[in-house]
Amino acid sequence: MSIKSICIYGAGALGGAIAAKLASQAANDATISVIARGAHLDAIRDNGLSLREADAERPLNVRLAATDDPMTLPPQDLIITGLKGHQLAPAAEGIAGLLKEGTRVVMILNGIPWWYFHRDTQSRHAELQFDELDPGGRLWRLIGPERVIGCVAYQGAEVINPGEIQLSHNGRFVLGEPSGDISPDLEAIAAVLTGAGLSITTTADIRGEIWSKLMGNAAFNPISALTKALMTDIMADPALSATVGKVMSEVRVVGEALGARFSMTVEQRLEQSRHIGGVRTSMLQDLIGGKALEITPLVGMVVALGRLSAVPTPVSETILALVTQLDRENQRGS
Ligand SMILES: NC(=O)C1=CN([C@@H]2O[C@H](COP(=O)(O)OP(=O)(O)OC[C@H]3O[C@@H](n4cnc5c(N)ncnc54)[C@H](OP(=O)(O)O)[C@@H]3O)[C@@H](O)[C@H]2O)C=CC1
Ligand SMILES: CC(C)(CO)C(=O)C(=O)O
Repeated sequence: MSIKSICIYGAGALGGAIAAKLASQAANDATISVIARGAHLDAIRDNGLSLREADAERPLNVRLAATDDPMTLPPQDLIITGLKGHQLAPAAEGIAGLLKEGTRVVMILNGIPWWYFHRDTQSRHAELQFDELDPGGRLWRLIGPERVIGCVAYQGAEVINPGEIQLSHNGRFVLGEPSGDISPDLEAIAAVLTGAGLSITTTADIRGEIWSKLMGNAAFNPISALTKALMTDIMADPALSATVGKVMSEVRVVGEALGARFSMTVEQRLEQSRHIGGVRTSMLQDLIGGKALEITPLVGMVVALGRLSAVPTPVSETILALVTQLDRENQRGS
């Protein structure tokens, strides 16, 4: 594929960091635009999009086309979504308006994505859809799982002020086709993102990568929201880190029951988490911001897929009940 236009749909923490890097690449001849909203959009329009990185002398600041109305943009070669799982379905029509023949959609997501079982030939659940991830099948119908490239992000980023993103942990992005093919499209997208200075790996097993990352997010994200603790503080507390280990073990058993191959053991995933540092998880960021929490893909689906596979997930079930109530109260503003 030829990539001459790239739209980052949802230029928040990760989407914004990628947009800033793509737009700052003089060698990149693609047109970069972002979909954002509210005060963040106003600030990007007025002052540009800024990215602060720990090891950079000064923030990167880029000017780029920014709108909250996708219909004002032409169809794109590549769309990269930086939306939370629960923000995708409401944006389905907007994303669909940017599609043309051959458009690919990279979906940066934590947790189980709506397209998970698409072309999962290893599983007896191939093409199974989940109403809780994709109400009414809108994403499946309007975007189509065949356009999707899965993306697992080992990053830690936050919108610290409107228009300003802090990238505190700059790890890998792992990209993969649901089919497992290392396709020419996958290679072209990886090349463009690598050219923008991102660390990109392609994989023939995106589901294994999703599960390996989910071991951490199913545990750290809700526990951090429930306790308001940073990742380092969770790991420093013996009772909390033991709970993290129990959730990781449940995630592993559920994933394996569905045929997933994990790239890490629970011990390796715990060890990796010790090195991320004092990161505020994306769920804690949302709690503090009074926003809806990304619960279903990260926690609800572990429980749901556990039931589908007859695997008990008692610790995840308890955490799901607690964090769901927390979300309700937070949405009420209490
Ligand atoms: N942040 C991190 O460190 C990491 C995040 N992830 C995962 O990556 C994904 C993206 O997370 P993250 O970058 O934190 O997300 P953010 O919440 O920072 O960014 C999402 C952005 O999209 C905006 N948005 C939502 N819906 C629309 C819409 N319809 N039109 C325009 N803008 C919209 C949001 O606006 P508003 O704020 O108004 O809702 C927000 O600015 C998630 O699945 C997350 O779990 C993975 C690894 C690390
Ligand atoms: C916990 C963390 C930072 C791990 O990369 C993450 O994925 C998130 O905040 O959602």
